[in-house]
Amino acid sequence: MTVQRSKIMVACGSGERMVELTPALLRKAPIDRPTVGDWVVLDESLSRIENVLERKSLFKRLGAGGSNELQPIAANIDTLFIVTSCNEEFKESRLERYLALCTEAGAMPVIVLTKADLVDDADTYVRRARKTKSGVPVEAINALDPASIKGLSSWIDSTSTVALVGSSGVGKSTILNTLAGQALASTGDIRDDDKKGRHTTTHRELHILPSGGLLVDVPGMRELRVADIDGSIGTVFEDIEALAAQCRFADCHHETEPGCAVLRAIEEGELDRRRLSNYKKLLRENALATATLAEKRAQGRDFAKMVKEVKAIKQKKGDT
Ligand SMILES: Nc1nc2c(ncn2[C@@H]2O[C@H](COP(=O)(O)OP(=O)(O)OP(=O)(O)O)[C@@H](O)[C@H]2O)c(=O)[nH]1
Ligand SMILES: [Zn+2]
Repeated sequence: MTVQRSKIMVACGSGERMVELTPALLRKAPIDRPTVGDWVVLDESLSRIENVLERKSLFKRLGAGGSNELQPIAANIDTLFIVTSCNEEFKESRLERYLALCTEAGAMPVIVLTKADLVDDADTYVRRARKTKSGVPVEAINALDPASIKGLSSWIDSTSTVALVGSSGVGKSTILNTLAGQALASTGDIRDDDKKGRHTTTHRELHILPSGGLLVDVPGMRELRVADIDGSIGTVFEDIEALAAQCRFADCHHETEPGCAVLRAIEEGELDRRRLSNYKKLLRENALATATLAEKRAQGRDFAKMVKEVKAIKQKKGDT
């Protein structure tokens, strides 16, 4: 998003305008500041964002480069196209990570396999992708061919917002252009919800499609660290959690324990060892990051409490 720290482009009626955040909004945690897809309230002069409206979904990750803050990536997304290619770029572990983040976001995931036209065994990739989460829709396409991407249209109607995520070079922009089928409408044409004072924050990556649907192109993210996704890991790996319920020991680590149903499934070829290690890796990473976040929040609360106490003491002194 072309959000510098304080300047944001918003779609406003039939145009776009560059606005700033109020100091109060700037003081908020990054996760509470506007991101692409947000609906915001502007002040009377239409030059500052006063508020971010409640989000119906939020795709977020732990900030890149060792940051310990949650970072909002895209808000109010209905469907997330997780884009990957039918070549060496395809990695189940990355898909599982995206799926957990998508579930946590409250969006519906669709795995989109591009470059299916360049291989003979696209079906193999489809099968592998389907195994990353039970029931997840998978579409294998040639992103350059309008007929081939027809299947994607069913996820995009005039009321839906779709976001494209995936590594650089997998074909996100190509999908966007083929779906648009023409020069993309500018973000200025983005539907407004007619209620005064409401606007969508946008940036050059938010587009309107001929169907009227909105499409957000999230620039390639190299790092996708998770935090605060406790429940969602289990949703993606429900096969492993169901097996774990059958282990002899309730606290089984699925390493060397006798009577481990998870290890038995691996031996019997029903579960990939890779999938188990990625499950454990995500759980570890999430536990660590979530603990760090909780500690930070507690410190923030302690600090706020201290400020309050100091103020109270000063007040008392003033009173006497
Ligand atoms: N043959 C074929 N080529 C494709 C397909 N999808 C993408 N390409 C090509 O792959 C290259 C990269 O595609 P982009 O659409 O630029 O990739 P991107 O995901 O937008 O990359 P970033 O903008 O870096 O995030 C382009 O040369 C596309 O023409 C496909 O399904 N089939
Ligand atoms: Zn076990």
